[in-house]
Amino acid sequence: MKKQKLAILGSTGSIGTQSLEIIRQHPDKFEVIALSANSNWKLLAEQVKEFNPEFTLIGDESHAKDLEKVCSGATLLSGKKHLPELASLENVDTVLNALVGYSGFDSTLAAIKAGKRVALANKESLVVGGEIITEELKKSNAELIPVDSEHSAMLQCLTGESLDNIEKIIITASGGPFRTFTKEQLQNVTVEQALNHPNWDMGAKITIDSSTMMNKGLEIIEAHWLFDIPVHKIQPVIHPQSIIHSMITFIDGSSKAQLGLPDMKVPIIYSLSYPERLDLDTPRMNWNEAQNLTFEPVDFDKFPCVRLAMESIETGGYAPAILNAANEVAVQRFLNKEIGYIHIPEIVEKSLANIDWNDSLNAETLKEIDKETRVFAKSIIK
Ligand SMILES: NC(=O)C1=CN([C@@H]2O[C@H](COP(=O)(O)OP(=O)(O)OC[C@H]3O[C@@H](n4cnc5c(N)ncnc54)[C@H](OP(=O)(O)O)[C@@H]3O)[C@@H](O)[C@H]2O)C=CC1
Ligand SMILES: CC(=O)[C@@H](O)[C@H](O)COP(=O)(O)O
Ligand SMILES: [Mn+2]
Repeated sequence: MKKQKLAILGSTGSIGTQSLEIIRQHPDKFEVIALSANSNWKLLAEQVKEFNPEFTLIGDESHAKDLEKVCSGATLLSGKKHLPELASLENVDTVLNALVGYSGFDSTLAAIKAGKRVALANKESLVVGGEIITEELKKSNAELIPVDSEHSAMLQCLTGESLDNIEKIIITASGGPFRTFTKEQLQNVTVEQALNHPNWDMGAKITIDSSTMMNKGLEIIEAHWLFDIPVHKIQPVIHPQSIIHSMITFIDGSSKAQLGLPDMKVPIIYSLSYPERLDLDTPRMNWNEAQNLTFEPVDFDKFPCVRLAMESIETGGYAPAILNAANEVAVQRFLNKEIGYIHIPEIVEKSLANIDWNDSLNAETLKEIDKETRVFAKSIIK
């Protein structure tokens, strides 16, 4: 594999730091050209000292001064508005987008327009602007490779296959910390309980999304755009052990699955090495001691976020962007302890019912609908 020059957006987060662990294992295969963080300037400064990138970006401008010394001789950008510049640097081959939420969309679009390989962890990019991104991909030489574990599993199952031969995608879901809770028990769950994912150690936003199962809804939309598959052909299934990361059933009745321990380093390295593979020093499954692999149907009544997400893609237009913005606001309000857990789907549902938008879909109007939805989602359920 030719040495790749990387821009890592969100290098201080869960995906960002795991990516840097992979790069430490393969200094001959990867060179870090750019790193970015939002406010964690101390960790960013350590990363800059270790990886010596040509470009460093800190979103929170009040910390630019703190980073100046450590970046001397290299370029320091201050403010989130510069993220798309980082995503389209001429001497970068691959942009790993590990930003969280809608904040990642502009960078995904910029990287695609600049013809990069985009290793996409930021699923919200495809949720809000899947149509725009797909159109841009057709016009450029860019590649969009998923980092998300389920979509990496799908890609691994589909490599060497024709998309026309897919009968169904089975997307697995852990069920989160509240899989066995009743609807009544869900009324009183705390932030601490919701942040305690049974299998994965991830950033706060996605961990809450996993607990409401909105994460699975977002991932169904993500799979729809990545593999050009109608939503009714994507079946979510609960698999509490998170060993099977997803499956494809083909038109002849055969199914392929991708399995492994719940470890994001595996899909991250695959997104960087695809279609090749690189060795990775990380724990392996012990199949002699493998636990039972079990499956259950999704309870759409208990976890309405999955249904809301699937319906939003059927509605089309701005509906997935409204769903996403309302969910981001609701999750943050829950984390701030301003609302109860069960208010998260309520805020999403009310936003989808109340916000109407007829303008044509483009990156600018997407910004406006995102803004309007956030104002509404913050104003309800006090
Ligand atoms: N974590 C995981 O295992 C998985 C994550 N994903 C997806 O990957 C993405 C990243 O998730 P994760 O790593 O968990 O998230 P984290 O919250 O751990 O990290 C987010 C990163 O983005 C930066 N950031 C946060 N907000 C902004 C903003 N508004 N503008 C610019 N930078 C920002 C953070 O900087 P700072 O540290 O300074 O705040 C941090 O570097 C998400 O879309 C998630 O859904 C998908 C599959 C698995
Ligand atoms: C690791 C990863 O890809 C997460 O998106 C994971 O899927 C979360 O688990 P559940 O949403 O299945 O609980
Ligand atoms: Mn996932």
